[in-house]
Amino acid sequence: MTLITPPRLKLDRVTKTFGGVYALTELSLEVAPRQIVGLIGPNGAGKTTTFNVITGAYRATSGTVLLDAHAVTSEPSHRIARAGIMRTFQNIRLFSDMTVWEHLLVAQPHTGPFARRLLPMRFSNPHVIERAEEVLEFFGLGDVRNRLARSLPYGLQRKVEMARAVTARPKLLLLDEPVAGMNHDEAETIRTLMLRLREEGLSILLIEHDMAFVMNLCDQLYVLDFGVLIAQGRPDEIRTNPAVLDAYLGQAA
Ligand SMILES: Nc1ncnc2c1ncn2[C@@H]1O[C@H](COP(=O)(O)OP(=O)(O)OP(=O)(O)O)[C@@H](O)[C@H]1O
Repeated sequence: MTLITPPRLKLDRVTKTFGGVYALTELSLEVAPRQIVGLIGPNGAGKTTTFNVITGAYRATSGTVLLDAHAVTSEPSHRIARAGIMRTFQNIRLFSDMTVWEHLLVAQPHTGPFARRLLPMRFSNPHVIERAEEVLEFFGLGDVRNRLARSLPYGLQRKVEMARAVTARPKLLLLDEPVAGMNHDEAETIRTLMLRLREEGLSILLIEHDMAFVMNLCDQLYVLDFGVLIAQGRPDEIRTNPAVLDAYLGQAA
């Protein structure tokens, strides 16, 4: 019997190189169950590369990625998604000719017998419909369920992306700049949704440039600069960390 719960996500000395460029150097990082963790750092610091390594889009040059203490480092992306890691992207990746509702249906894993998977969507498993309804309501998207993704304002498109990622009941959600381009009220809605998702048991790792947003939301922050972890801690610790201030002040932003 183990008395200590393993972290939901653990990166152990992960290095990723592209030719001679060290995008990540021995990065170690943990996200505990029901924790919201922020990954911050100047442009080119290695944040997106970290997401790509976690999700299997890139293979780590060395080091290990563990989900609930099981190594997923060498798994292909679809297996990692099935194991419980879902993500959103910096640039919205919705299907422009599909409705909000259809996005929530196709986001769910196919679990029925093979023949059933070939049937049209309306014959889908009732559990799939039920889950899509649940997520639609949770995200307050009921009014736009039949709208095509491309017809929605930007803030709502981002919300649909997040809803889609949640539909498959992930253990860990990776959000790449979830409030980029949003006004204050829209960002506040997303913050509230993230806190509610944490209450529901989800762990979240997010990349975000909006400092006020991460400081006001995250339990822990990791700060990268040139692929190296330069600080980690609670937002109040990071706010005054000299290495962090240096990294940000050195950047013309
Ligand atoms: N596919 C790739 N091929 C070559 N170099 C890459 C590749 N992906 C990332 N890099 C390099 O790795 C480094 C880290 O890039 P990354 O995109 O992870 O940074 P970032 O922190 O996400 O930046 P931003 O905030 O601008 O999105 C950069 O030097 C980048 O040029």
